[in-house]
Amino acid sequence: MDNKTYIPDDFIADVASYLPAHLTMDGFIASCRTGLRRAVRVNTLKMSLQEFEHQAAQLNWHIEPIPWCEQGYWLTRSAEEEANLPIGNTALHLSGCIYVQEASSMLPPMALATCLVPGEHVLDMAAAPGSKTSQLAALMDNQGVLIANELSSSRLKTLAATLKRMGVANCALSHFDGQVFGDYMYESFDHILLDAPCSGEGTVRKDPDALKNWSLASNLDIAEVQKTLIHSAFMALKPGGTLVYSTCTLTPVENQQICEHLLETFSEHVEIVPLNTLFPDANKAATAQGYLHVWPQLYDSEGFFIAKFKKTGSVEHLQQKTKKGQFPFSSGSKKDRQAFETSIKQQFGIKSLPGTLMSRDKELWLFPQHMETLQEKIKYSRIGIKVATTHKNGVKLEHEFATCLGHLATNNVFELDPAQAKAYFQGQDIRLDPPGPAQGEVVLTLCGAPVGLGKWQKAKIKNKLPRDLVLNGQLITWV
Ligand SMILES: C[S@@+](CC[C@H](N)C(=O)[O-])C[C@H]1O[C@@H](n2cnc3c(N)ncnc32)[C@H](O)[C@@H]1O
Repeated sequence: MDNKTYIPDDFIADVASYLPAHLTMDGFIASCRTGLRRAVRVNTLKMSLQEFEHQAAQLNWHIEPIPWCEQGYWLTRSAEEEANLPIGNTALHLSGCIYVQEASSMLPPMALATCLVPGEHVLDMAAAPGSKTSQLAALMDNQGVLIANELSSSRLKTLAATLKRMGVANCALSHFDGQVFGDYMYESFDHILLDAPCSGEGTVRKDPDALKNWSLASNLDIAEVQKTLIHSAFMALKPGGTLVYSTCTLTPVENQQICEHLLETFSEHVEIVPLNTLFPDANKAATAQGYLHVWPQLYDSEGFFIAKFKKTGSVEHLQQKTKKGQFPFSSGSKKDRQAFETSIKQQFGIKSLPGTLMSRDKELWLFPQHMETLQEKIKYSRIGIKVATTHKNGVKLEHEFATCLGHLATNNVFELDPAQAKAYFQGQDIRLDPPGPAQGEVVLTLCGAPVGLGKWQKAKIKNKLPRDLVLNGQLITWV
């Protein structure tokens, strides 16, 4: 029990006004003061659940499946052991095979999972740091198009880094206030996740200071932003499409009342999709309307709120806008494309790629399939993955080529042992004993998942990890 957790009296009084009758305030406060079980999500773009379970057993991790997410597991060690478990330093984490994600945060993508169909267009409107974007990409099996938007520039960088590590290839990133989507991308998406900026009342078990600046006035301010965002999201949704609205806060001001606002504004074109059967025990959190109001004591998790809606018909919109400015990509020169395709076929046996090659100056990018209808509607920070740079004498493959497409390689793949992996992530070359005859480039794997590129050089593999990804001295332990 942690008594350092700050829980202001005003907050408790507010919670008392909407705490469901079957829950007690004592139970709520006790739960807020109890640390969280750690949870991880297996990234099925890189590792199977069976392999993860095998690796977890080798590491002596005790794991328990999370009932609402097949890919999610709680780590059930003693509190002390868990606190010291350096997940960020594990091979499983560095290889992108797992992502540390709170269990209830896995719910919103799972609410969309049942309706995802290959080839669709999905928007994640408030995406950083990318927990749910990377979960959605895995649920989409890297197919279709996932637009991940984020307002904050620093958080956009974190989002980009997450997606690289997790091997996400079907994503385009944008950097806007989410309120523009309704105008610029009117009725363009099959599904939208709005994991809205919120007051974070549900995160107090992770962050004892989460309620330091709590006030009803600030809840009301944030609610105004949420109304604008949900309005924009609904306008950007295709008729027949689904919208999931979620927050990691508890107050109805930012949850049920935002949903009410949507239902009132678009009364003839929207219906609630009840979530009470999303997983076997979901009823415990279901509200009368069919939303999930996840109180921290219900499943021993963070607090969360999730609502799902269907757009039943088109909504007229007179203020659609179009983007001005040049689209900087073209299909580029046939010679460059062929040089790249020949290189990856000869070196790695890769004969076809899941996407469309596009060029910008000397850069070759792989756009997700079905990007065409969206690619010129807004300006993106990046689309798809940068796979190569072309030169007079050929092509230089990029790091992302390996992390996102390396699993397609049938030749020139080298599995790092723990010592070699440590050297690799610290930016060092990998010594080979005895020296090998191989030449050219090599996809390096860890836990069977591609983590980057190297270059065979007789007695070593030359390290090609980008400098900004080198872990200088941060890799203190290795589990
Ligand atoms: C709850 S967090 C998103 C967490 C994310 N979905 C995840 O699972 O990793 C909300 C995000 O919305 C961003 N944000 C705040 N205002 C925004 C706006 N007007 N438009 C778009 N994003 C916004 C914040 O910077 C923050 O990164």
